[in-house]
Amino acid sequence: MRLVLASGNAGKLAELRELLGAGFTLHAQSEFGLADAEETGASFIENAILKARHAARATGLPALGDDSGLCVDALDGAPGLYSARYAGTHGDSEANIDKLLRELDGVPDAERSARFVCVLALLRHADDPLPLIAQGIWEGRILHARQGRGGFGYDPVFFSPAHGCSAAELPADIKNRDSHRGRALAQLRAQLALRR
Ligand SMILES: O=P(O)(O)OP(=O)(O)OP(=O)(O)OC[C@H]1O[C@@H](n2cnc3c(O)ncnc32)[C@H](O)[C@@H]1O
Ligand SMILES: [Mg+2]
Repeated sequence: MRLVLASGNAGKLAELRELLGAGFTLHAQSEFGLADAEETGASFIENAILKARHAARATGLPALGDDSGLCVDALDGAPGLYSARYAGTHGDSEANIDKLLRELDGVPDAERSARFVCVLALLRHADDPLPLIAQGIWEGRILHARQGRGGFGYDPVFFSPAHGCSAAELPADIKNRDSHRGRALAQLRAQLALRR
């Protein structure tokens, strides 16, 4: 199956290619010169659909949208939908992490609970009235400083109690298996199998 990933995020592309494996050809939207869709939705689900529809419309291919983010309890769910532009500049992970650590300055471990969320939307074509929607959640807490060099985005400050380390310290295959994105993709696969 040929698919276009409706994302400008290289970290997502690498993870989703690995997760999909053989049997799928996942094209980057940049291969088609596609600019990012406007993320005007009020939820991860709406934004994932907006992204996928935008890419399906422009390419004529089935499209996968990934809208994800980090929700921190002590910040009432922020940065949430706005995770990519938390510090003002879209996609500046270093600035986003710096702001997150500043906002949580002095907050004790017990109050630093957080979760990564990922919604995947698969549209067979731009006017698909029945997109497949899957979601995955990964529970953890926010560290006081960066740890590890793997992954992308907020991974260096996301501690996974189940693994005993930060997301950036996990081997890629373990992150893929257990992450919000890995869980969402497993769910999407199950839905795809049912549809066929
Ligand atoms: O919208 P696209 O083009 O897909 O790319 P994006 O980076 O803007 O992606 P989002 O709008 O979904 O914003 C998600 C934010 O959450 C971060 N994020 C998502 N998944 C993550 C993961 O597995 N590890 C670390 N950070 C993650 C990511 O770096 C972004 O800052
Ligand atoms: Mg985005």
